[in-house]
Amino acid sequence: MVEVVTDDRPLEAAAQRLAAMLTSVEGDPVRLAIPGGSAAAVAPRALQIAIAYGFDAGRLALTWVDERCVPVASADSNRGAVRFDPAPGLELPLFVDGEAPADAVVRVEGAFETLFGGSLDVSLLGMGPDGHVASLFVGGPELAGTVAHIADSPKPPADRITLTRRTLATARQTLVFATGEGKREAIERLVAGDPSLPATGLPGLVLVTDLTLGPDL
Ligand SMILES: O=C1O[C@H](COP(=O)(O)O)[C@@H](O)[C@H](O)[C@H]1O
Repeated sequence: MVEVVTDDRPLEAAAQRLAAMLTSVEGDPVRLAIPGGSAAAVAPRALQIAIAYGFDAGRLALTWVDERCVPVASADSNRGAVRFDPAPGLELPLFVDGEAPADAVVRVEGAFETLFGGSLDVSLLGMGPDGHVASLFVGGPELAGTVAHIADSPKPPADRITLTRRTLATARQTLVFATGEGKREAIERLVAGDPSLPATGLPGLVLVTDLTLGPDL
């Protein structure tokens, strides 16, 4: 079951919704995973809104749903593309410059257990026109464990570190931000519950889009 929010200012609508999700978490830290791409900008705006409602940014423990294995200064880096002000209390990068992907997996697995207690509270996802979220692609392998190295991503760059679907499913609230005609088919499949999409069935799924969907959806 997906709750669909349609808005002609989707980024602002998504940020408002994400802020509400963050402020609803009672535990400390508030464990959030964020994507790269067009959805990344939702997160810093959501933090500003949450702070205006009294949220303490120091409670935020931030990680990424996926990262490309490139230097943080590269235009392809998900982490490099986003700035928080003020900074979250804690950030767990999925990849650091010069690291071998296999070492990144071991480091993140350990740190996710120690710092995040092995689960998320909220995840923010973007979705590609092909229906991928994080670096989980339609028809891709079933990934075991917390985090995985993808060496052959169909969308460049090929080398990526991704949280597995199992890890995304630990979040009790999931916000998918997907806009534009190019994503209509994927969005409609998600709302219809297409089991081949990695986001289908994730807990507390809310989709924020700018598209008006058909009456059956
Ligand atoms: O490669 C990626 O793509 C997805 C979707 O990106 P978008 O620009 O079409 O929104 C993104 O959510 C993911 O984190 C990223 O690594």
